[in-house]
Amino acid sequence: MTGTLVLLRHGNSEWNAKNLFTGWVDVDLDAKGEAEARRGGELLKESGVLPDVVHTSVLRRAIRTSEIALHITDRHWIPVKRSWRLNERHYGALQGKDKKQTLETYGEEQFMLWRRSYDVPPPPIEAGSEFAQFDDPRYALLPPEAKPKAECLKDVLVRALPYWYDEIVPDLRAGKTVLVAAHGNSLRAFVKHLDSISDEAISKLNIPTGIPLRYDLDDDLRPLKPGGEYLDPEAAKEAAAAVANQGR
Ligand SMILES: O=C(O)[C@@H](CO)OP(=O)(O)O
Repeated sequence: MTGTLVLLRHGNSEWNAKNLFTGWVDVDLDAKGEAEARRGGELLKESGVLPDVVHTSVLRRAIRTSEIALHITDRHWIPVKRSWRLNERHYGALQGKDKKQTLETYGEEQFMLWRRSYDVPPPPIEAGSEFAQFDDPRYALLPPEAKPKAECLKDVLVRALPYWYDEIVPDLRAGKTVLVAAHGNSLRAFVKHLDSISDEAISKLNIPTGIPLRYDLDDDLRPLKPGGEYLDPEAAKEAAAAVANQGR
C-alpha cells in the first residue's frame, strides 16, 4: 500500500513580509505566517488528513509551521525527521537583498532567471557575508564541498532526491500519511519530480504559503491526480499568483 503525501510550505515569514531574498537565513514566521500555519492545520483536520510522520527542513519557519499545524490536528506527538536537504534553495549573494530593488537594478529577465530558471544559480555568497551559513553548527557535519554558496533549482533537486528516496519513500511504502513541511523552492523540486514537469514549465510553478498540497500516489509513486490537490484550491490559486508577482 502506498501512503499519502502532504506538502506544506511554511507560513509567511518575517522576510517574506519585508520582500527580502531569504534562502538559508533562518528567519521566523510573522503573525500572518502563524495564522496561515493554524489554517493549514485546520484544513488537514477538516479533510481528515492526519499525518503519521513529519519531515522538515532545519529552518525554523518550516519547523514552527509544522508544529503549529500538527498541534491543531492533535498530531503533535508523531515522529519527526529533519534534514538540511529539505531547506530552501540557497540564494547565494542575493540572501538579505530586497526583491524590488534587485528587480530594478538587474531588470526583469535577470531577476526571473535567478528566481525561477531551472539551472541558473544566483551569484555565490562570500564567506564573510552576514547572511552566510558557513559556520552554522547545524551544518557542521557537512563536508565543505557540500555546503552550497548558491543553488539553482537543479542543485536543490540533486540534494533533495536522496532524502526523497532514503527517508520519505520508505514512509510512503509503509502506508503512512507523510507531511513534508518545507519551502517554496524545495517543494517545487519535489513537485517537478513527482509530476515530471519539464525544465521550462517549472519556472511557472509557484507554491503558496501554508496551504497543504495532497498527493495520493500509485504503486510507482506517481500522482493519481497530476498536480495533487490543494486542500483550499481557491486560496491556493490566489496565493500562488501573489508569490509569482513578488518584487513588483
Ligand atoms: O526568498 C526566498 O528564499 C524564496 C522564498 O521566499 O523566494 P522566491 O519565491 O523569490 O524564490
